[in-house]
Order: sequence, then structure tokens, then C-alpha cells
Amino acid sequence: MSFVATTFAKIRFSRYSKQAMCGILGLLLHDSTINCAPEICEGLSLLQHRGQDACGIVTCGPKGRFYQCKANGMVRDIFDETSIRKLIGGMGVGHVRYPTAGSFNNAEAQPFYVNSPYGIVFAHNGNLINTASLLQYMDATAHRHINTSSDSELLLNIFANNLQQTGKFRINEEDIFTAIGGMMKQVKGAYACVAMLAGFGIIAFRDPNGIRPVGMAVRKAETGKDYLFASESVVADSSGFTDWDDVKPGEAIIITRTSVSRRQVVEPATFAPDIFEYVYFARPDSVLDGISVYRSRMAMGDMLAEEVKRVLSKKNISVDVVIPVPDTSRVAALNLAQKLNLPYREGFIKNRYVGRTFIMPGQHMRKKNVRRKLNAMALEFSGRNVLLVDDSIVRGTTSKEIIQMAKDVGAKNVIVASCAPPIRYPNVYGIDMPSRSELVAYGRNEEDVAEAIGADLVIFQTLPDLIESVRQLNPSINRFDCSVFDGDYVTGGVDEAYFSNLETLRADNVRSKVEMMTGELGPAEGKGGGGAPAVNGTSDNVVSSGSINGDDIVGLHNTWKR
Ligand SMILES: O=P(O)(O)OC[C@H]1O[C@H](OP(=O)(O)OP(=O)(O)O)[C@H](O)[C@@H]1O
Ligand SMILES: NC(=O)CC[C@H](N)C(=O)O
Ligand SMILES: [Mg+2]
Repeated sequence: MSFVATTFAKIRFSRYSKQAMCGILGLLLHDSTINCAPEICEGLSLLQHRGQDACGIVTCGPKGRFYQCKANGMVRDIFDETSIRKLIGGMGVGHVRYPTAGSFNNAEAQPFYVNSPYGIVFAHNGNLINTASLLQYMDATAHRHINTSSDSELLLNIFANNLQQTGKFRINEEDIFTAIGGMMKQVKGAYACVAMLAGFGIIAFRDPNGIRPVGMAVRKAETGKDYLFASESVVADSSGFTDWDDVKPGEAIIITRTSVSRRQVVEPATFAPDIFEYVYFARPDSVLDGISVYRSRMAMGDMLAEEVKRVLSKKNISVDVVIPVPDTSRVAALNLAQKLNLPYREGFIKNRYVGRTFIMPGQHMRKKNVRRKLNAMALEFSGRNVLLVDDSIVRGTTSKEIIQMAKDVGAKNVIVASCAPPIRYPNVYGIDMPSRSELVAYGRNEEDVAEAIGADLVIFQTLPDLIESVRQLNPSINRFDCSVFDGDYVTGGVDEAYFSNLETLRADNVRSKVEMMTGELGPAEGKGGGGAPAVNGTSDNVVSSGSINGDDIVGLHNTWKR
């Protein structure tokens, strides 16, 4: 690879994405002679916004054999015609990852795999919060070796251990429901998962609080029906699946070639889907838990307009133009402008070839990167009081840079309005915001935030208004997880000691140091870790239940052969 190509690969696969998470997908085609991998690959590219660091597909072909391709990188970089062709079989599981536990090591790319019992493949979106006691249980009681620091590998092994306890030669749906129900009583945290049992079928389940999304859809095939599980409904829409149905909190669904079985495997706890899915994560064209993400963002704009009107008139400030911060805030900003009867202008032009949460290592590089991604047009800013609208302010990197850019091209006053309230608490449920000190609103009031990002004024949506924007679209949901705004963690079990430990392990500065020392990320050429796709089918030199070193070890057919 040339220097330029290598450098760009490193940038593209950078672990320093902003607040990202994971996407999961499962597909079972009625006709098992048709390979499902091309469709899974398509589906993963529609979920790419949920995780850009690693991706993978495992399919199940004749004789119940698994075929795998996974590595660090984006879907378009990891999969090509050759690798897809080698993924044989009519059912499979896919994953796009941004880590919230463990590292960016290739070995932790998903789906994970265990050979015993029965051969299980597993993809997880979320984050567990009682991993310490689970690891102790795995070691002392279940005697299962967990070879990575990934909470997903741990979750898979809890599931596998519970299945093992049936002691059966062949299991049935009943056994699987019992194993998942048992697992849900053992683990705490957020998990939306898709699993596959060799030669049996695909399974989806969601934690008892339903924090992360996953749903199911059906498509009529010539001789029967195809079934899809996915994090977001957009995948179903684009491939002709209909009847999208969200997996319920505490529910498991098992699909085989001949049956669909669903079961509430534990009593549902308080249903509390993560509100940040609507603020930022999900695609606007997805509908999650009966709520259109697009409509919720329109409502956020409407509600925020009221707050902006109130604050501006109190401070006697006037605004000439509303400008969105591309991309996510566009929908809300347009509604806000219409409500306030102000012109809406696209003052920032985005380089469409730069990824969504595309951030380079270190603060200096991050700042540079915002400028790579967005360019301010003087003709929309010069001599004006501008109101910039963003969906959220997390570390403040984006706002700080774009405010400076706006001023550099002649803006008079720059006011920033955020569709989300100030973020002052870490996310522990699958979004990578682990460290309080990295959050610009932590320990700061609104004036301090404005000063920190260089704005003349910052206006935040109130939490009740944010909740109302989303909830009015499905009033049957009584609670959303808003922990990043109010520090109220729906699962419990998150306290000061937990935060301190999290910060020791996962703060940005800590991670970069550890990764540099251990080479865990492997961004250097030839390592195949963070910087480039793995070579020779390896996921670094680690053999684990989740990562297979080379072909055919423990029966997994690894197709990564570049
Ligand atoms: O305060 P920060 O730490 O900078 O994070 C907040 C920003 O990050 C996200 O944008 P991003 O560029 O990730 O994606 P987008 O193009 O979908 O808006 C989000 O939409 C905000 O603009
Ligand atoms: N963002 C996520 O959902 C990550 C899943 C899992 N905790 C991991 O780190 O791989
Ligand atoms: Mg943005």
C-alpha cells in the first residue's frame, strides 16, 4: 500500500470515532440453496452509521458449517465479491462494531463464535455493567475461558454455558428459551442480540429494559418466507421485508426453517429505550419502537424553537439566519427555522466522502478533522447573527471548531442551539461516552459551556421537552433511558465506584496510552489490528471463542484471505 493509501486506511479505520455503537443483523432465507451473505452485506452497509471500526458476517452452510469474514474496517473495505462468495449458506449473522468494552483489536470484531455446545454465533449491541462478577462466575463455576476483554464474548459464553446445562444431544426451542431466560437473570446492562445455532436457526433477544433496539421482518419468498432481524427498520425497507415488529423487552424470538417461536423469557422490567437513538444514532428513515426517528427530530426542532424564542426575547437578541450542523441536525433545524419564521440556510457544506463520526487520534487531529469534513460559506455568515443548530454537544469538538469557522468567515454573533440537553454523565449502555471529564458540559453551566466552545450564547433543549418530542409519537412508552442527561440509570448498579473504574479503563487518554504500549490496536503496518484489514484470515494472533486464528480451527471456515 502506498503511504497515502496506508494513511487514509488508518484514518478511515480510526477508533476515535465519536459517540458510536453497534449494529446487528440476522437473516434466514427459506431457500437454503441461496447464499444470504450478499444481502447481509447490503444490510450492514445500511447500519454502517452505528459502528465504523469493525464488521463481520458469519453464515451457516451445508452440514451446519460456519463461514466467517470479519476484520477491523468499514463494510465497503472488508467485503468484496470474492470474500462474499465464500460465505456459503442461506442463514447468517452480521455485525458492525464500535467498541464500548475491551479494545479495538481485530480479535474482538463480531460476530463471536463458540464451538460448544452445538456451535453458536453471536452478535451484540449494548454493554454489560456486571462483567466483573460474570467473569468470576465463568472462571470459578462454569470453567469457561474468556480470551478477550469484550463483554460480548462473555455474554455469548453465559448463553453457551446455560445451553450446555441442558446436557442434551439435540436441543429444542424450549431449551433455548430457558437458557436465554436464565442468562437475562444473570447479566445486567443493555443487550440487543442476534445469535445463530449451527444447522438450527437464528435467534434474537432484547434486555428486559429494551434499552437497545432490534426488530424482525418477513418477506414472501417463492416457496415460503424469509426472515430478518436488524437493529433498525431501514434494513427491512430496503430489501423488501415488511411487517416490522420490534422485539419486546425481555423477549426472545427463534426462527428455524419450519417455525417462528416467540416467548417472554423474563418478566419485562421498566421499558426504557435509549432516547439518544432518536437524538443522534438511528437513521431518520428508521422507525424504532413505533416511533419515526424523522418525526421525532422534527418535533425536537419544534420544541427547541420555543426555548430559543424564550431565551432570545429574554436577552433581547435577534437572529438573522438558522444554519444546521450537517448531517444529523438538519431535520430539526429546518423545523426550528420554520417555527421561528427565520431563513434556513445550508451554510456548512459537508465533504460527502468523509464518514459520519470520522475523528482522528488526539485533539489536534480531531479539530483538523472537523475542518476536513465541513466548510463554511462566507456568503451565509458574513455580517450576520447566526443560530447554529446541532443535535447534541458531547465533547464540544464539533461546536468549537465550527463556531471558529463561522467567525473566521465574518459571522457577527454565533448562537448555538442543541436539540439535546447538556450531556453530563457517561453512557454505560453501548454508546462510547465513558469519561465524565471528556464531556464539555460536565461541571459546567450553560454560560461556561458557551465560553468553552467560544459561542456568544448556547441554548439547550430541556429534558422534559426532549422526552415529549419522542414520547408523543408513542405514548405507550412511559420512560426513556436519559441517563447521559440526568444520571438516572434504569438498570441500577451504576455508582461512583463504577464510574471511576470505567474512567480508569476507557477514558480517551488512558486508552491511547494502553493501546500504544500493548500494540493492541495494531495501527502499524503489518499488524492487521486497527489500521488495516486482517490478513490470512486471522484476527490478530489470538485464538478465542470469538476470534479464530486461521482457517478451519474448531471447524470455522474463515474466508478472509486478502
Ligand atoms: O460535541 P462533539 O463531541 O463534537 O459531538 C457532537 C457532534 O457529533 C455528532 O456529529 P457527527 O459528525 O458524528 O455525525 P453527523 O454527520 O451525523 O452529524 C453530532 O451530530 C454532533 O454534531
Ligand atoms: N457499541 C456496542 O454496542 C459495542 C458492543 C460490545 N460492548 C463491544 O464493545 O463490542
Ligand atoms: Mg453532527
